Amino acid sequence: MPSSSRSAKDFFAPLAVGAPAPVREVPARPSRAIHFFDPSNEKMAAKIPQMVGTVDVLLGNLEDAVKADNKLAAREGLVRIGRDTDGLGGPGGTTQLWTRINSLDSPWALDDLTTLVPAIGHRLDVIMVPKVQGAEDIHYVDRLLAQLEARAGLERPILVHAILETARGVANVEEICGASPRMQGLSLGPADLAADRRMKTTRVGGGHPGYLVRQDPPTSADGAADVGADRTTYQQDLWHYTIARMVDACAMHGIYPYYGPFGDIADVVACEDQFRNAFLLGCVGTWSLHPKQIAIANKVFSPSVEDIRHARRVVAAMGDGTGAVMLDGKMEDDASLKQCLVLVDLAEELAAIDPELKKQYDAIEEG
Ligand SMILES: CC(=O)SCCNC(=O)CCNC(=O)[C@H](O)C(C)(C)COP(=O)(O)OP(=O)(O)OC[C@H]1O[C@@H](n2cnc3c(N)ncnc32)[C@H](O)[C@@H]1OP(=O)(O)O
Ligand SMILES: CC(=O)C(=O)O
Ligand SMILES: [Mg+2]
Repeated sequence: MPSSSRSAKDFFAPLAVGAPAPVREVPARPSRAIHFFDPSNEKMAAKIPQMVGTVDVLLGNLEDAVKADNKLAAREGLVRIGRDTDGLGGPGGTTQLWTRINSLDSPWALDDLTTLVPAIGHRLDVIMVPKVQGAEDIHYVDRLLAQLEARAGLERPILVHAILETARGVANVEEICGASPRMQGLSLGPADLAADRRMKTTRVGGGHPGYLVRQDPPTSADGAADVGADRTTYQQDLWHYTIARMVDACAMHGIYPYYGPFGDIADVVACEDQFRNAFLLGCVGTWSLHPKQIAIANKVFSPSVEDIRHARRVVAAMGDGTGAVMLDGKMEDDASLKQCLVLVDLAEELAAIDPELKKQYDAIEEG
């Protein structure tokens, strides 16, 4: 039952006369990297046509990281890119087109929506809404989009993605995910969330060396603890709790969780680690802020050849999918089969859009 003020009977009814019917199921389109660009930055914008086909999602960012003086230029730049770029966005697009609008309390959000939907609504796959606090923010966007879609004569609804970047948003995460059939997914917004929570970090995503646990002290023969001895410390993940909550809320509502930004562009190693943690916990993708993060995201959010080889062996060994078998000394049963099927299904979806990956998965030998 969706956590919405609408009754179950009305949940899938269009919110404006003439608006397209809401989707019953959010399409599982590969979105390993959501690549951010500033449409008001001419150098970046010029690179977009050649990036089509090299990344799953291109996102024209209108919010933070776009200078206040450039807000209008960014919106207009995105309209031009959406209109003129072959293969970008819409049902036939090889790369999805998303945007991040300005926050709903800003002077720009209303014009972002009323400009973009009539101009390039047929190309826009997903609108990312920042700083979502609760279901009321999604309800506002939901109704407005329905009105704009009806007026523009759009044939399919634009989906909505919320950034979780306030404490209230995290507290309301389940109701946000279930607020509308338009909800496509959630991203973590670690920078704004840290500020809102009064965390004492100054970074965009990633860990912190001060957030750690330390090995117990060695004890002497008389049982006294030597707290001054050298002891190994283990850095902990600041974002584990929030990502885990997001994953559960998204899974409960049939939508998709994503990591978010990793601001240390030079540290490609820690970036890969952070993305992998999110992948293992259940996220389907992440953000890319710089072209070099696209390859990292594509690698991490595609199951490895080794994982697919093992998953296929389990599927084959399990026959009709019930009971228990031994494989390489380990017990496999109905539940491990289900995990393997998650990987096998994902590999099929990715192979359908990524010929290089298809080649690698096709080359896996049976047995
Ligand atoms: C907390 C949040 O909200 S995160 C989301 C908001 N932030 C963003 O969207 C940031 C997007 N990324 C950027 O603005 C930039 O990548 C920066 C500021 C991080 C780094 O920019 P630069 O210092 O110019 O990077 P660098 O010099 O390595 O760029 C190399 C080339 O890639 C281009 N480039 C850099 N980032 C991008 C991008 N995101 N998309 C397309 N091209 C890009 C540059 O224009 C440059 O082109 P050139 O070779 O023709 O000169
Ligand atoms: C992603 C984002 O907007 C943030 O971290 O604040
Ligand atoms: Mg933010």
